[in-house]
Amino acid sequence: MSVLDEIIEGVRADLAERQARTSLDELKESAAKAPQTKDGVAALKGDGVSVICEVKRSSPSKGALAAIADPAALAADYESGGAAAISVLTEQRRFGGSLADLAAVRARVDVPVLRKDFIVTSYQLWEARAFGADLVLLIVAALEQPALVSLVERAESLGLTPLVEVHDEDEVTRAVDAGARIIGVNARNLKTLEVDRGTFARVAPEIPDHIVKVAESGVRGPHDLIAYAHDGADAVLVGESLVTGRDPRTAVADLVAAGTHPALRQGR
Ligand SMILES: O=C(O)c1ccccc1NCC(=O)[C@H](O)[C@H](O)COP(=O)(O)O
Repeated sequence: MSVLDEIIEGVRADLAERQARTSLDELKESAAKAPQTKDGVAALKGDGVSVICEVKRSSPSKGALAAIADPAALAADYESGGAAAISVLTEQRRFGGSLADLAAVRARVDVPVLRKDFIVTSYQLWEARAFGADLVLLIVAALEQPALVSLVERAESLGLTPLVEVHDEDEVTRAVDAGARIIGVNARNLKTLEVDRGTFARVAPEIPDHIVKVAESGVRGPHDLIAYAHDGADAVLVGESLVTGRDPRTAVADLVAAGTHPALRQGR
């Protein structure tokens, strides 16, 4: 069984427990009271390279990364450093996240918030909406094509913008066919967990111009953002280097400065 399959097995077990506690109708009532969602595409399609900053306590590849007692405070630091959006890992078993983290971050920041999880059913989209997400991650490798199409449509109908994650050219075709408006190319191979920053350069040319391109994983600092920018990234998604660094606000500000530098913008 691949790492991704193992993660999803755990996700489905946790999901079954939540579904036993909270009916879909109850979730829909909560979602109806949630504020209007923010425009994820507009937030990421700025003049320079936008920075999505992740609240990430642990990961299958590295184990424990950071305790993060107050995810909302971390998100506020990210926002004051210039983050265009905040990614909140809500998967519990491998990443130490929760829907409570998502709600806490939503309540603290004004920028769009991404629910980063392993979404396999529309129930999780209703959860995302009820707990304040604006964007949701949909991983092509985790979904058969009819399920991907249906989740993209359902997300959009709930006002959520899907960030559709791919790893190769065939998955780009599937994401485009499913109607993705934002495609993330993840440099982390979800079978081996190895990070290959060259993945974006190989895969991004297959993504049509009108779709927002996000380079996910492996950003250690401004030099990696600049490399991704030269390969056509509209945004980068950064987790580990921010949560393990000493000063997340300054680290984000440095990334944002690199991503909006006039020399970089001229070269794109
Ligand atoms: O981070 C992992 O080990 C991982 C393993 C299996 C599936 C997903 C995983 N990470 C999710 C992500 O995509 C990253 O958290 C995100 O792109 C940020 O990456 P990084 O800056 O390298 O932490």
